[in-house]
Amino acid sequence: MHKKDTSQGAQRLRLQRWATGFCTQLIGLLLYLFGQWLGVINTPAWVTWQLAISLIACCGLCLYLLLSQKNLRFSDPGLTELQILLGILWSSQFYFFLPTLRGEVLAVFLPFLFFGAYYFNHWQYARVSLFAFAINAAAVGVSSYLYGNADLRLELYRLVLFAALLTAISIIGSRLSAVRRALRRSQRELEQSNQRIRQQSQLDELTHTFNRRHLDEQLNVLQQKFALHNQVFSVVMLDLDHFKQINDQHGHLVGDDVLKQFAAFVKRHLRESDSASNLSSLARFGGEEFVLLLPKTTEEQALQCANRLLEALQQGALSIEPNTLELSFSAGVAQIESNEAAEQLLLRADLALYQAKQQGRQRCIAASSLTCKA
Ligand SMILES: Nc1nc2c(ncn2[C@@H]2O[C@H](COP(=O)(O)OP(=O)(O)OP(=O)(O)O)[C@@H](O)[C@H]2O)c(=O)[nH]1
Repeated sequence: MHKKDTSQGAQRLRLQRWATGFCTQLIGLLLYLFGQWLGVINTPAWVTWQLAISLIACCGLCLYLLLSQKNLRFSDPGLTELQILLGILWSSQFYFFLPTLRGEVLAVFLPFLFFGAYYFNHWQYARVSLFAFAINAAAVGVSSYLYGNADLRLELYRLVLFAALLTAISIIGSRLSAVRRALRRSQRELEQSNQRIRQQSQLDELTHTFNRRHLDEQLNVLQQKFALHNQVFSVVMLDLDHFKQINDQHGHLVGDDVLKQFAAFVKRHLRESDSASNLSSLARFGGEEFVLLLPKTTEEQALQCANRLLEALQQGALSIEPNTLELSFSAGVAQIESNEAAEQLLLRADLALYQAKQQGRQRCIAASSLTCKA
């Protein structure tokens, strides 16, 4: 069973379909009035009123259900079957009141049945067709009984033609709706795989952090915000200390695992810390080097954030097998400056990182402290 689509877009489509149905019936009524005006149709005035009021009642009921969203309680929230049944019931009045024009009136039924062409399965079509056939047969029967105005052989012939027409429409209609369903299914699958591809193209395969390409895109977005709205941001360049030794002593697979777990630790830690860091994103810059993007964050705040991370790591917040592993990182922190290119910002963070390594690792250094000293 499909999940009901309760989105505004789906409701808008349902209302559009309702409007199509309403217009079809309105055209039927206008044609009837035109016939009266021409003098081809001679029915009493109350018949016209009955046709108009019953049209408003049938269409009004469906419109009310749609606007009040009560349609969402139905198994078919599009109300397709209900609208078709009401439409058939309404137009059977023409069959009843216009015995000399029954052949022509049959044509009025066709749009109602095609209305369901994209939505019905063959069972629904069979049900609706049977209803249309029964209601027309009843209209002929009652009208003949009351007014004795029918040529029964001609009426029988018309009903047989009608049944043949209904069968043909049912077959074509249910085929069309099967094609539509298959198209919808493949469209959904296509959308899902596009989304997967989009996500994968942004992610680093090993650590599931963002990749270089996405980092560059994000940097450009933040830089635009800085240029237009003076919204500052900072970057932290993190590099694991003595990572080569882990690879050498425990093997490349353990090294991979350390990278994965370290990335997960940073993301988890940032999620759990202050709200400014919650907007952050982590990208793998290459090898055992990561870049943390911190929107709306000054260099001072970014430095505090990096120091908190380092402290948590040193206190054993990350337990990796074998548990003899002692993990730490060095970091360089930099805040965007006026008219600075993204590459320049990363370069300053990298220089600060280099200094952190030079000064014995396990530390975070702000880029501004280097320029101050220079
Ligand atoms: N397991 C694993 N190792 C990687 C990956 N990418 C790079 N490396 C390794 O990371 C190591 C980085 O070594 P170095 O650049 O000397 O850095 P380091 O040993 O961390 O030393 P410092 O940065 O100076 O503290 C190299 O041995 C690379 O082979 C990866 O995806 N998986």
